[in-house]
Amino acid sequence: MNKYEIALIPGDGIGKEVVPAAVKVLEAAAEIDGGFSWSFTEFPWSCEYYLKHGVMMPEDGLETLKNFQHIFLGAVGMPSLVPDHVSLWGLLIKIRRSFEQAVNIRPAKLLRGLESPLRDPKPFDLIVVRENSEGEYSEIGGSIHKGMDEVVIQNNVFTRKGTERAIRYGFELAKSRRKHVTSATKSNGIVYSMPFWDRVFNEVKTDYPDIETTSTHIDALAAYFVMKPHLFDVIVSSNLFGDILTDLGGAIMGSIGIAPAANINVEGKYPSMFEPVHGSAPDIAGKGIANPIGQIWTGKMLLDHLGHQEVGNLILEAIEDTLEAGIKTPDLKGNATTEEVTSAIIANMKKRV
Ligand SMILES: NC(=O)C1=CN([C@@H]2O[C@H](COP(=O)(O)OP(=O)(O)OC[C@H]3O[C@@H](n4cnc5c(N)ncnc54)[C@H](O)[C@@H]3O)[C@@H](O)[C@H]2O)C=CC1
Ligand SMILES: CC(=O)C(=O)O
Ligand SMILES: [K+]
Ligand SMILES: [Mn+2]
Repeated sequence: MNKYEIALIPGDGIGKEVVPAAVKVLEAAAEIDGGFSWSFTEFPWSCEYYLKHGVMMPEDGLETLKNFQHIFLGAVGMPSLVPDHVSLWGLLIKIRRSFEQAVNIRPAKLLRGLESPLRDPKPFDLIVVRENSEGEYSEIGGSIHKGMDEVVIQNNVFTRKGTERAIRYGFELAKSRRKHVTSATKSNGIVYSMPFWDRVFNEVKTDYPDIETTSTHIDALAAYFVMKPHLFDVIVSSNLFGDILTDLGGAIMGSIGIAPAANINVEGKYPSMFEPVHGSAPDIAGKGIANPIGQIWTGKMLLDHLGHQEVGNLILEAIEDTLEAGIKTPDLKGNATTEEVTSAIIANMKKRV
């Protein structure tokens, strides 16, 4: 029987509430499936850890994580304690980069039992493949002078390797879906990186004659996400464009609290990291009302990645059953707690088997 060694990093804020909730669901999934088990090891790396130790994770933190099959993370960031660029670059982004988690896979679909804020949307089911290792998120740049003479430069970095890897991943994914890839571009305003992105996209697409393609500027694409999201299948994007687009993907489903994500090490050389789209939500942390569905659906993505699609699909069905029964947290205009939603999802999984 397979035993999966998973590192848990709840992180900050609601991460500490939704990770334990999702772990309960993953344990229930293993029990129902009967063909595998989990071994979870929790790490307290977070902004509170930083206040005590001056670092977000110990010096050998990455060495420690390397021994695990995958990482299940909540969210990082508590700006009242630690500046966001320090906390995120000291933990979340450090793991993504060091473990070459080159793409971030972020689905959005209209769920049964959930009212989208869009009026009368056609059913949509899309996946954003976000480049996850470079782009607009870079540490290249600097500043000179002070006061009115202050000058700040932040460089974007687009490598052929990173760009092609993300775009190709999107095409491969589209093969097993509805065979359409949209490229998120902005080559009308950004004169070097985005024309380069377009060029690589056009080169890669010649390897996939059966896949239809569209190239759309990110501003129009954002509007289309609201007006006609059903038109999209796979969208490939740079790091920042994908970041923004996937909060919007969560929003059109009903809440960013339900949007799942997976940071994938494509070669399988390092652990991949599964963490929802949302952040640590300091505004609702500690109240027991965080929506656990984003983290739980992220758990389904972990199961899919491990080859357990059947029980993964059971989780999504149980999520939809729970929504249909009206058991929802306040972000979905309900009055259930994190705990109540989690228990209902587990009960609905058991009901279906
Ligand atoms: N991957 C990560 O670890 C991310 C970390 N962050 C960090 O999180 C902190 C807060 O960032 P924000 O910009 O406020 O984004 P956020 O995603 O934490 O929250 C935005 C809004 O969505 C709500 N929300 C988010 N997740 C929810 C859930 N599961 N259930 C119910 N409501 C939910 C929040 O209450 C808030 O009103 C910052 O430190 C930020 O840097 C932000 C995004 C991603
Ligand atoms: C940092 C952040 O917002 C994200 O990776 O989605
Ligand atoms: K997250
Ligand atoms: Mn984000």
